[in-house]
Amino acid sequence: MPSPKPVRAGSARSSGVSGVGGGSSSSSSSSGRYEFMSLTRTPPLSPSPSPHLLQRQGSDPTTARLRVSESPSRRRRGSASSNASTSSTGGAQQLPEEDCMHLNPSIISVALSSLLAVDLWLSKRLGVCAYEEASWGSARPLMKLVEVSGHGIPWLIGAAYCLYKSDSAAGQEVMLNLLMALVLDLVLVGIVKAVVRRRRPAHNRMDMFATFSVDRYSFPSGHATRAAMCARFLLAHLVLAAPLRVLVMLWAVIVGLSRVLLGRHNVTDVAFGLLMGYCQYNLVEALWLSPAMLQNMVGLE
Ligand SMILES: CC(C)=CCC/C(C)=C/COP(=O)(O)O
Repeated sequence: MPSPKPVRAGSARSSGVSGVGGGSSSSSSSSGRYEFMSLTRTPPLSPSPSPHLLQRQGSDPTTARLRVSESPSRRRRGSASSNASTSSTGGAQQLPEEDCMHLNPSIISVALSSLLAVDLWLSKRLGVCAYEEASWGSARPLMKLVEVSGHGIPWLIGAAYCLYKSDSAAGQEVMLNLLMALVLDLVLVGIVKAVVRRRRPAHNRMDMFATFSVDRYSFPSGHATRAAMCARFLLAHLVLAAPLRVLVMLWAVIVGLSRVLLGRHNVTDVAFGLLMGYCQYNLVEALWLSPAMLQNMVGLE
């Protein structure tokens, strides 16, 4: 097998060739001999990116930071310094504790950053009704109608009206609990939005009616939580024919999808919203207000 030929440092630089992965390159000693540079030495032609460059690597500075901290040259430098510290302590084994401790969190962070990058890309591509001039802009009025069908105000008014009109105790119980569920949903979504504070997609037009201040945030989608929770509620408490049951489920899915098509949300906001709404129904069942409980509450007053 032929042995590798040393390359003149000058010629390598002039032809723009650096070592494989930027870490292995050749250098010339002062005596004119040519040597291979150690793999663990910091390559002179790949300085650390400036913060300005970091900003340009991606719109999310966190992602950019992650990319740099995970870069091979940085890892090499880290291992080089840990090797140096090992030799400076007279061969005593010093575990690179930092690397061990950050291995798992960084894998999770990289996986999360990748998921978020896909999420942003997909959401932007699916936001085809985000404005009138968009590719499916003509469907925007229809999507806004779907939006109204999942808005909190029509649901609150509808449940209050049915409660008022209902003449059976069972009907009143169901409507009262639906009202309680809708209020609970608004509170829980408001709390999560205020804690997470994820901005709505840049292509969204903030032309929704009747919003709370937390609704400038997008995670999770309140329409999606409400749609999933109300769909489960209706399926559990209304006696519906099979086609209607399918329609209720379809409606919940369409409300969720319309949030992304309208550009209001990213895909993950809606996916999490649907899941959260689904789980919220379990909470509603656990907190179910029965007539006996109501009588007790009234009796206590
Ligand atoms: C004013 C009331 C009673 C409810 C606000 C409903 C609303 C506008 C929620 C935001 O939903 P998305 O998070 O899906 O955009």
